[in-house]
Amino acid sequence: MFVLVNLKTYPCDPIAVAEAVRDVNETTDARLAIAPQAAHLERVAETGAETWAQHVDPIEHGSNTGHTLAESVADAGAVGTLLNHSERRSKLADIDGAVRAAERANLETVVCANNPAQIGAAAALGPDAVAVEPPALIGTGTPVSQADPDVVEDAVEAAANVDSDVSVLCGAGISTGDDVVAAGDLGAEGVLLASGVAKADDPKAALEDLVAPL
Ligand SMILES: O=C[C@H](O)COP(=O)(O)O
Repeated sequence: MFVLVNLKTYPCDPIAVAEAVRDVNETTDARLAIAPQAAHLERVAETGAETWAQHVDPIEHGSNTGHTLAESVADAGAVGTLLNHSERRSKLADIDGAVRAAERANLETVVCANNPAQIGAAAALGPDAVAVEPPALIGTGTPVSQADPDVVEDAVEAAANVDSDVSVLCGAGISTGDDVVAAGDLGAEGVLLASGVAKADDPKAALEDLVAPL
């Protein structure tokens, strides 16, 4: 299972969480990665943790102000990027452009979407993975794998119907190893989570719990 920890803009220590991601990754068959804010990418990558960006823009080098260039993210040490997160929505054409920009910079891509119908559209853009996240469950601590298992199964089916090479993650409210196992049982190949680690008193213990049953 792929466990991708999005730090959003939570007031945590990104380096400490990254070191925990790095250390726990060495104890498990699961693949752990961290997505800090853009300003923290380089320092987080220097810890040795697998590092992802939270967003890149559909742009090239040039006259773009206030944007995030895929090549710069890669230069900072990121190996992948989230796109179209529920808190950073893009138009379809811009998601497409951002997937192409990420490919150009050799970044892996996870395109987020609200529901199975959007997952099908996202999969059609040819990312490496898609992540289904019902917005109402984000940050609630109520796991999507329990509260809305159908949305995960339907997302897996929707992606497979479009492109069987696109893997499916699920997110929203995931915080325990049981949640991760439940996600896997529903067909997800990974989870996208944030508050369960970024807001934990002990992020390393939270990560250890997430991977314990894997
Ligand atoms: O990117 C992560 C998701 O929005 C899930 O957030 P959460 O784990 O705090 O519910």
